[in-house]
Amino acid sequence: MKIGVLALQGAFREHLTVLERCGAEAVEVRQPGELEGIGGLILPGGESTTIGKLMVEWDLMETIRQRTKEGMAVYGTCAGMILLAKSIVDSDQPRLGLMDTTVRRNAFGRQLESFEEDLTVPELAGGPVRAVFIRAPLIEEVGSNVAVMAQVNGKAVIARQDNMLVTSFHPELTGDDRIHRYFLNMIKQE
Ligand SMILES: NC(=O)CC[C@H](N)C(=O)O
Repeated sequence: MKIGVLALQGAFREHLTVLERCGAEAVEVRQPGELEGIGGLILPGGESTTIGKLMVEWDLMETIRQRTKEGMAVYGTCAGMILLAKSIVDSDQPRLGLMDTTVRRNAFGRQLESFEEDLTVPELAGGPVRAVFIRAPLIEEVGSNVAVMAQVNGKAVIARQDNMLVTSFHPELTGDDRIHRYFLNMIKQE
């Protein structure tokens, strides 16, 4: 199975490594043509304003939006989660805007630029998921069609809506591949 990783800015190399470890063929995506033939796409963490601007400049915004509406599975980590959200508190930055979520950027404040926490994720067997949060966003609100899979302080940090999955943290940094495997299973189920 061929999986694309949006490779404009941010932590895309780490996702390529995890996908290969999971047995998927991972390809870097920088141009619309590179989306052909891929079963799923990962939007990595990084700086969502920069990634969003580059997506517009590189003509990827509309193509990714269209492919996702047609059913391509998409997984957004951190900045990727922001790019998928319909609503971003206090920001009109470019975004795909496909997921029924309202997110707040840098929601944990300056003192907590980065921290780790063990998450209970009922959908994933094998115990808690160690989550690394880096200048992380939070999901403040979700629509009724969004399933919340894990929370911190009562706010969603893993969520799924149909073919879209988001985490506000970076599972590509811990060596625990369960979230990537969950994403690959979303594609197989189609
Ligand atoms: N680790 C990350 O992806 C941080 C996201 C970043 N704070 C943003 O707003 O885009």
